[in-house]
Formats: sequence, structure tokens, C-alpha cells
Amino acid sequence: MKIPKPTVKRLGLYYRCLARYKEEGVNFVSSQDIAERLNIKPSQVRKDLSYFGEFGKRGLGYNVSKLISEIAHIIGVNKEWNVAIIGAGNLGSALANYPGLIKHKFRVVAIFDNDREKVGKKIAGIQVSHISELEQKVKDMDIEIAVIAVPESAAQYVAEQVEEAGIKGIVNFSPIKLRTKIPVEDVDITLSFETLAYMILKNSPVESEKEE
Ligand SMILES: NC(=O)c1ccc[n+]([C@@H]2O[C@H](COP(=O)([O-])OP(=O)(O)OC[C@H]3O[C@@H](n4cnc5c(N)ncnc54)[C@H](O)[C@@H]3O)[C@@H](O)[C@H]2O)c1
Repeated sequence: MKIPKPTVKRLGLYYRCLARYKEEGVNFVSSQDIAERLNIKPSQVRKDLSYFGEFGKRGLGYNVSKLISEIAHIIGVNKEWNVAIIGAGNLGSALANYPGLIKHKFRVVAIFDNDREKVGKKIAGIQVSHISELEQKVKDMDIEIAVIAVPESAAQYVAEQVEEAGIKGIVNFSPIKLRTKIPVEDVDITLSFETLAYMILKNSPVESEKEE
């Protein structure tokens, strides 16, 4: 079944929201409850969840535990994913130290760089490996996801190495569109700032006029 990407993105939000309900001891929730917590429309929640068959019971709402395990299965968080970070710089180091990844079952198991000064040093308890070891380590450590945190100029070449090494998907922090056959999720922080700036200006006529 082909699920639209915006829906897939929201499934992660539903999963976290439901996990919180479960922690609070709630057994059933309505689409209204979920929608309120996430600040989206209940009709959107119903539509998204309808892609996966009938989860809800009229009157009772959704069974929280059942829905969590169904969504976990769909978005692949019922397994742990091994992740490699390529680029042991500012961003790569920050990500390696970020506890939120393992909390969501994405375990950083290796860090790679091509700078001999960095190779052998430890970041978040992980020894940095030389990029030439990528293919071997991917096999040995069963790495499925790579984070690209290298400068723009190296990103395409690194993406090719990542694909050749047998990695299955990329989270790309570099500001270029990568050409590769494996799935890529771009994280463009600047774009978030620009979108926010646009939203602020749109709601502020005085500022908009100033801009013109
Ligand atoms: N720092 C941020 O806040 C930030 C935010 C968003 C996006 N980004 C993007 O993330 C990327 C990394 O940014 P940064 O600030 O961490 O840079 P950085 O210069 O601190 O780190 C980049 C690292 O990549 C390594 N590297 C370079 N070429 C390589 C190659 N061919 N193979 C393996 N390693 C290689 C370098 O040795 C260095 O350690 C950039 O593309 C940047 O545009 C950074």
C-alpha cells in the first residue's frame, strides 16, 4: 500500500502522542483527543488512520495499545535501527550526543570521517573510523541508515559511497539534493527558518509593507 509522505510523517507524531497517553494510563482515545494534543484537525487524524483499516470503535475511540503497535509496525519503530554518522564535525558530533535518537530506537553505532586528525578520537563513546572502512563496518555492524553531515562539496560523493556500501537510506543534512537510488530524507534547517520568517511576515502587515 502506498501511504502519502505527509501521512507517514504524522504517524510518527501519533506514535509519540499515543505513547504519552499509554504512560498516563489511558486505554482509549478519540481522534478528537489526538488532534487536540497535536493541534491538527480530527478529520485529518481519522483520514490518516483510515489508511490502515478500522482502528477505532464507534463510541469507544481507538484502543491505545493496539494502535501503538500497529503504527510502530508501519513506521518501523518496533525494531532498532543501526545508524552511521558520516562527518565528525559540529553537526555530526551534536547528533551522536543527542539522546533523542536512541529513545526512538535509532542507535548511532559508528561515526566516519576522512580527516586523519579525527579518526581514532571518541565522540559520545564511539571511536571515529576512517571513511575507507565504511563498507566493511556496514556489513559487520548491520548499519541500515546513514546521516550525511559532511560539507556540501563532499556530500554527493559520500552519498555514492554510502549507497555502494549497502546502506538503505540517508538522512541528509547537507544543503544539496543528492542523486542516489536509496531513499533520502532532507533536513534543511535554513528552510525551516525561511518558512517561519514567511509565516511571521504574512501575519504582520506592517512588517510585510516594510519589506516591499
Ligand atoms: N552546523 C550546523 O548547525 C548545520 C546545520 C544544518 C546543516 N548543516 C550542514 O551539515 C553539514 C556539516 O556541517 P558541520 O557544521 O558539522 O561541518 P564541519 O565542517 O564541522 O564537519 C564536517 C565534517 O565532515 C568531514 N568530511 C569532509 N569531507 C568528508 C568526506 N569526503 N568523507 C568523510 N568525512 C568528510 C570533515 O572532516 C568534518 O569533520 C554541512 O553540509 C552543513 O551545511 C550544518
